[in-house]
Amino acid sequence: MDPATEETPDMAKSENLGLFLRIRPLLQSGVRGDRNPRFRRKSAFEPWFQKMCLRVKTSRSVTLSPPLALERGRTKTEVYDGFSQVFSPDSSQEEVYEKMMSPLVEDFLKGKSGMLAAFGPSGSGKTHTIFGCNRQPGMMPLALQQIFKETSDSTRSLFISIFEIRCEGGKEERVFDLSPNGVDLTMHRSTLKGLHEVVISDWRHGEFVISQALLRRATSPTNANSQSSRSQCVINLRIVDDKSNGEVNDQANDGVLIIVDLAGAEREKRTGNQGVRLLESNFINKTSMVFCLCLRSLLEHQKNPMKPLEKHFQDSLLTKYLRDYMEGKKRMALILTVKAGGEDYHNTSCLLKQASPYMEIKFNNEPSKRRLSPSFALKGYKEKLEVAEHEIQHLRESNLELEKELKDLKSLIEVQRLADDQVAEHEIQHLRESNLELEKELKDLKSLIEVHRLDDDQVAQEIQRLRESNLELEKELKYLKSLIEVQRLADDQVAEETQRLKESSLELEKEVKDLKSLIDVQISGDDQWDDSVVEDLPSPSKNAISPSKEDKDRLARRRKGKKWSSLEEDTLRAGVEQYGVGRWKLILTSNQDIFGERNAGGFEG
Ligand SMILES: Nc1ncnc2c1ncn2[C@@H]1O[C@H](COP(=O)(O)OP(=O)(O)OP(=O)(O)O)[C@@H](O)[C@H]1O
Repeated sequence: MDPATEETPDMAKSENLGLFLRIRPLLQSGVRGDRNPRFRRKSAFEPWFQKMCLRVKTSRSVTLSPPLALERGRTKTEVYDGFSQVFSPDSSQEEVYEKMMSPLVEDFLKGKSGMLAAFGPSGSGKTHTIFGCNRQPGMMPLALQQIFKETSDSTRSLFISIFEIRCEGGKEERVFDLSPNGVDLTMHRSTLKGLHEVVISDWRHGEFVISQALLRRATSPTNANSQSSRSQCVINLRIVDDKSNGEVNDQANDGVLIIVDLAGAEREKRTGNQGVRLLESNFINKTSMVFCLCLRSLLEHQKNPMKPLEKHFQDSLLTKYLRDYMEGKKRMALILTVKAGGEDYHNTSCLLKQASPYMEIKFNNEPSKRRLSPSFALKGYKEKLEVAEHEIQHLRESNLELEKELKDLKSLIEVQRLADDQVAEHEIQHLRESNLELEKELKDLKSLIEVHRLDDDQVAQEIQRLRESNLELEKELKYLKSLIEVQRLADDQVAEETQRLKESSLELEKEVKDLKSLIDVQISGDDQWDDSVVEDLPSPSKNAISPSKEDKDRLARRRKGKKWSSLEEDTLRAGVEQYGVGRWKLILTSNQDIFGERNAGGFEG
């Protein structure tokens, strides 16, 4: 902070923290922002008035009664009094602006820094109050309109910066600049490094910048709110006098107006959040709790200065950023937003119990004073110079450290390079060796292949030889088959001849038997001759008894046989040599074309 314009806390001129209460109108069941099915079911048959647990008593007080369903054990109605202003559900945005925001803006234009924070459970109307919508513009757009209305003829410029603090995936808190091209920010003490400020040309431009930023803000639907804010959103307005270089101007100031839309605390049971949503609500609840702890500690410290001011602000980025406000050094106003439905009794009761004592907190309400005396200004410049020298010294030191680090890194790189070279050499050597081994292996393989190739030739030769011998065998087989066939035919003829001989033998036997019996009869006739009988006896046959008729034919045929040619005789001789004596039929069938119609019987002679 510029020492020439430093504020001096002066509690004698202090004022109480502005604590406002706004009751959100009951929305029809089932509409956006009232989605809990448990309560939707009830709402279907309960009259509106039965559901109200919070009623406006006066412009500064309210009564809180347990809803009918909870009344049995607790009939006590509590009164909360002393608010700067209570806004009923019918209050318009303009009314809220007039009574709450306008004085803050006027003070801001006079150079007083101030902060307004909207605080309340999820879905109770914080975002609606701060930003509103097209038809019901909230505190922010209305403030822009007032600022530009009152500074239209001056040479002052308005700067806006807007950022959010959120906790991604339930891990650490992070700050995001929501202005166009904004990036992640880091917080050092209570200052954000790199936060982008936009110069606003008129209130419409300001509205546009804010609406664009809100598009980038983290929101998501929950049971309590169809578009619940999942981050703490902070807007900074700063007015700078374009001609303030050296000139004395009472209107010129470095006042800052901060507007905070806190994410609404949520009861896990109610929201039914799970997973990432649950982690988010843990972060949201924690920030709300730290915010309250800071204010409670401030209040207790102010009531009893012996009690130290706890450093709770360190426990969240939001309270860190708002440290001056959390420690009562700058002016602050709070607007508590609540829902008045029976089902919201617990949330509303908790909030009122917790926050209503804050109305006793005091802040210094003096504008930033310019120390105009030259000696004071000189002192300020000297201090600035000291800070700058200190900074330069610090930069020099850090530069030296960086140089040292760079040197270390370079030597490290050199060492690494040498090590790499060694590794590379070793690797090359290793590769060479393995290359040699591979070459040897390749050579072995080649010779193995050659050996195999020779083996293959031998195999081919063997196959050829086998094929040829196979052909020969086939030929031989064919020949043997024909031989067998011939033999079979010869055997058939032999069988036939045998059969014929058997039959002729039987005939002969029969003839011999007949003759024998005839001879017997002849002999016995000689012994007992009977002339009567003799006449009937057959005379002996004139035919020779032997040979038989067939033999006779055969003999006759042989006698009448064709004369043997020399070819037939040679063939017969060759047949005898080949098959042996007596194999006449075989000789005949093997040479049928030569012997023609001769039969094997004729060969014997
Ligand atoms: N005064 C009001 N008049 C009309 N509608 C309202 C009013 N206050 C809130 N609402 C409506 O109620 C719903 C919830 O409001 P809003 O989003 O502002 O809640 P919130 O407190 O910011 O919730 P969260 O903490 O979850 O972001 C919105 O649809 C909003 O338009």
